[in-house]
Amino acid sequence: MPKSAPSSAPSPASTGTLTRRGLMFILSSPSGAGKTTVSRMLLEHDPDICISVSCTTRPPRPGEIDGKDYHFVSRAEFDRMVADEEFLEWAEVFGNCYGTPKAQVKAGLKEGQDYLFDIDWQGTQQLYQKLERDVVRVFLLPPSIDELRRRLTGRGTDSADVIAGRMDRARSEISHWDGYDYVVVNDDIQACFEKVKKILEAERLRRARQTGLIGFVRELMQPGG
Ligand SMILES: Nc1ncnc2c1ncn2[C@@H]1O[C@H](COP(=O)(O)OP(=O)(O)OP(=O)(O)O)[C@@H](O)[C@H]1O
Ligand SMILES: Nc1nc2c(ncn2[C@@H]2O[C@H](COP(=O)(O)O)[C@@H](O)[C@H]2O)c(=O)[nH]1
Repeated sequence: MPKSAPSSAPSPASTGTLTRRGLMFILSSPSGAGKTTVSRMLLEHDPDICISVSCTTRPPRPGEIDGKDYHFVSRAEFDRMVADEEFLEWAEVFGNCYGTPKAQVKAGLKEGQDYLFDIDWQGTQQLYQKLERDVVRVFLLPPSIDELRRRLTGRGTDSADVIAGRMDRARSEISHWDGYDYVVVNDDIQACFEKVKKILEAERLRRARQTGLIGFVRELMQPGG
């Protein structure tokens, strides 16, 4: 029969005590493979993770909302933020600049907030170098190059030139797949989402993250407790 917890040690879950730092859950892929789609599904189904909203100099696509999808900023404003070290990481992608604002994420992690990042491999490397222990890196692959082209075209948000540029970059982006902890092929969207969700759930339970449980475990181990 399993031993129950001593009555003097209420479980951290039941008391709502913080049991770990937040984690940084990164989704990367070649453009069009489906990170935004999977991110939206995660955010919809998991109230305990929130998105890190990036700054970008790219113009908004139809339907994109400033402050929700991105903070759309001018090049001059982006350069100022770089100079003032306001980014945790930043990179130039497809001729535009993208960056992760530092302030909100750093404070939230301390309070146990998990963050989702839809960023490229350059940003992933920078976050890993700075905050290795908090980072979980997931790379999505398309089922084929033809399907990637179909998805970019079918999305209907980019001109033929932009799509051609993104297709040109796809192979070199895929070559960075070995810089990730997990790799998931996004063939069926629901199956892909379920796999990504399981990765997040398992990573939350890593012993090394659950430093807040140390006191609880010590109490459980007290003789005669
Ligand atoms: N498994 C899937 N099967 C079919 N279509 C998909 C699948 N996943 C995503 N899509 C579609 O493919 C298109 C591209 O997806 P999405 O915008 O999520 O890609 P992305 O990786 O975020 O691209 P980008 O890096 O350019 O922002 C969208 O129209 C989306 O609905
Ligand atoms: N290094 C970073 N890359 C980012 C960030 N925000 C988005 N991205 C990546 O840029 C490309 C293009 O995005 P799109 O929205 O213009 O299609 C894609 O790979 C994103 O993941 C960021 O803050 N830093």
